[in-house]
Amino acid sequence: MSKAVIDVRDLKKRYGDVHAVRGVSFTVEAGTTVGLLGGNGAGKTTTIAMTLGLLEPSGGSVSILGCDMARDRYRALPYMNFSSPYVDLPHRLTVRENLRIYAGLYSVPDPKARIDELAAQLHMEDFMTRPSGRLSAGQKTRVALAKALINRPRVLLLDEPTASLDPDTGDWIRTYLENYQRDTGATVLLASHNMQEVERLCSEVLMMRQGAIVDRGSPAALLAKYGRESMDEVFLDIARQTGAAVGANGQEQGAA
Ligand SMILES: Nc1ncnc2c1ncn2[C@@H]1O[C@H](COP(=O)(O)OP(=O)(O)OP(=O)(O)O)[C@@H](O)[C@H]1O
Repeated sequence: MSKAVIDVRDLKKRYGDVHAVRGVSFTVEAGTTVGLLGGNGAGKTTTIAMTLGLLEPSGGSVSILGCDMARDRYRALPYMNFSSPYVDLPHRLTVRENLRIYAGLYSVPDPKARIDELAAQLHMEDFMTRPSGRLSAGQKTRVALAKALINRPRVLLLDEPTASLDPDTGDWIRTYLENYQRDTGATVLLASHNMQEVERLCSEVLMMRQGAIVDRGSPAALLAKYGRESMDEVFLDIARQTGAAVGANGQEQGAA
């Protein structure tokens, strides 16, 4: 039996003629961060949404903390959470009201203390009483992260966690996530367009193109393999490639 906290096997999603995800397989071991990297439309968000159980796969399976997400996801959900720039909080409710609702959904003990703690840690105190619809993009990103951390999740799925943040704020959010993982042993699946982020946070990177994993490895291994000095260059090399994708266990899957 796999010791992986996240175990994704041959996951597929098809929308009519569109093969959004073409059979991806990967695992994320306890306490590590795996990154999903790929251009626009590569299938990262669809993979994360299926991993969470928000979207029904056309094929394949997802197991989290030993729970089959198709049959048993309510056993795993209390220990999980996610952030996504594509999920908006109710606009008229203030930031604090929204966080209180999520704290209730996750039965967070002493919700006021947890919300105050996150407001201080994520520098949100100035806009806690503002309607969520009136936040700047960078403020929304921080609120989404606070929502994702409200229940101190053991499994965190982050879709572009530093989208819209200025470089300085993005940097301390990355430090914050590193500290969170060090302190809690959380397991993280991260989709990002930010190569520095991936290089810094991820022990393994899955390079996606047109719904398939076309290469994978640690940032150091990928840099060595492509003879590059930065993940930006590796990303461009892979994005410009055509040809067969590498699937689970490294076997070729046919051109995407
Ligand atoms: N509901 C849908 N109906 C039809 N096609 C969809 C749907 N959702 C996603 N797709 C398609 O599936 C593919 C993968 O989309 P996805 O959002 O997963 O990509 P992504 O890697 O997250 O891209 P981005 O970096 O732009 O956010 C795209 O071609 C997209 O147009």
